[in-house]
Amino acid sequence: MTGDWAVYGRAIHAPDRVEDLRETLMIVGSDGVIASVETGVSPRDPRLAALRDGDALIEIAGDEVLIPGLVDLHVHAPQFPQLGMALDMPLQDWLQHYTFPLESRYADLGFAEAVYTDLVDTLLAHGTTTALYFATIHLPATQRLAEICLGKGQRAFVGRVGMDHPEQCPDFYRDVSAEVAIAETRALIAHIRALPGNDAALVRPIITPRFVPACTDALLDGLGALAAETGCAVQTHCSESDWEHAHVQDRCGCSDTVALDRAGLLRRGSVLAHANFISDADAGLIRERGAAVAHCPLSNIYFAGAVFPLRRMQALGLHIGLGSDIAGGPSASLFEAARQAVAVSRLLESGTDARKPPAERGQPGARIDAPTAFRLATAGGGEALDLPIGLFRPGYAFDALLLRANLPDGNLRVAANEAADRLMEKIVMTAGRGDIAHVWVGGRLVKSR
Ligand SMILES: Nc1nc2[nH]cnc2c(=O)[nH]1
Repeated sequence: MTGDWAVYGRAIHAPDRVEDLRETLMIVGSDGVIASVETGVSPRDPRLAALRDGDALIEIAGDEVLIPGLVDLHVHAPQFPQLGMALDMPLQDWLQHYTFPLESRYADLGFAEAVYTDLVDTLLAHGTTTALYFATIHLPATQRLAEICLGKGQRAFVGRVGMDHPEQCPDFYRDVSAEVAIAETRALIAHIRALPGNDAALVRPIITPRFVPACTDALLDGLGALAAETGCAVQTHCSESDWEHAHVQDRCGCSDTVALDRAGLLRRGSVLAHANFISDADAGLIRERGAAVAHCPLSNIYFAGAVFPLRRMQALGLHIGLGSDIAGGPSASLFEAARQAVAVSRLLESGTDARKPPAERGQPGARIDAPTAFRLATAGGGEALDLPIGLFRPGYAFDALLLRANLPDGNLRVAANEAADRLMEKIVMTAGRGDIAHVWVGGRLVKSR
């Protein structure tokens, strides 16, 4: 559709509580931005007939509901081929024996092209309208990932991974020097910003030191300076596991958070993956800098050895969204991450050792409910990135999913006129790829069943 167009019907979203937008007329401008949102519009409203006549109206049927697109704050694009593999290993062994050998193969542009094309298609089909990608140390393959996202219409932040530390990175997969890593990151920023068709910055570069253990101080400092110079967002891992957290304490004499801050890497728009072991003081620093956490409940089950204290960190005022952490997390679906965020919060609250009395077993008040998880997967991601996405509001991008319930090959079962709270619970607890009929990013239809 060219020019303004509209959707009409039922939508739900979660600004801070569930908002049921019934009989909603949402006008979308030719720039893909929501121009207006009006609820309670009668089906007989003459504007609908006019839009219908102009072939500019999408009508949401009784079994359908519109929700904001999902924002995945943490994806390792090159790890897609090993989804579900070797998750019984400790993080450091998984990296050395599986992940680094796989990532080193992206020197082959043909291999990169095939995997990245499949991944971006798959994530869009799962409703991920925005993704933050770690790529590899290979500049051409990373540039190609950005081009694929742009071509397919996915909102994305794409980062060339920096990793130059000789003690943590193998000879076959390591930056030759901090200088080369910084120069190639600079080249990626220029390349993505100049991509034809990227004037609206649908795809953005992101500065990506892998994690403190993999980077020399020179690389961390250099990338921090580059972030200040270019205004780019930053992504990295932070205090993920016992091993990783202790390693940084040993090497730097401080937490990951403080080490990242000293290098200038903790800024508004910085996204710290995991952050399971951050202290309240770390949280205070993250909040002060306006940085965010990508909560990755699935991979934390396997690698962290602990549950991220989400409620506590929300109370401390952090921006928090969700990450699939492909392939530490073995699912491409952010609905799955949302479900697991609820599930692990329940385990944290109840505790897990049946031999302890209930009062000593867990952490009271740690649970989150389904609407909170929905919010993390949508508006929380937008907040973390400081982008107007994740809500149906004027001025926000029309990044949206049309869910169609009660399909024979779908999971979502919805009664006629289901109450909004119940509907949102069902979406978080059961929805998946098979329930997604259409996906829009910035007003462009990018996937249909
Ligand atoms: N989960 C996870 N943690 C990391 N820490 C450093 N690299 C990685 C990675 O690829 N995955």
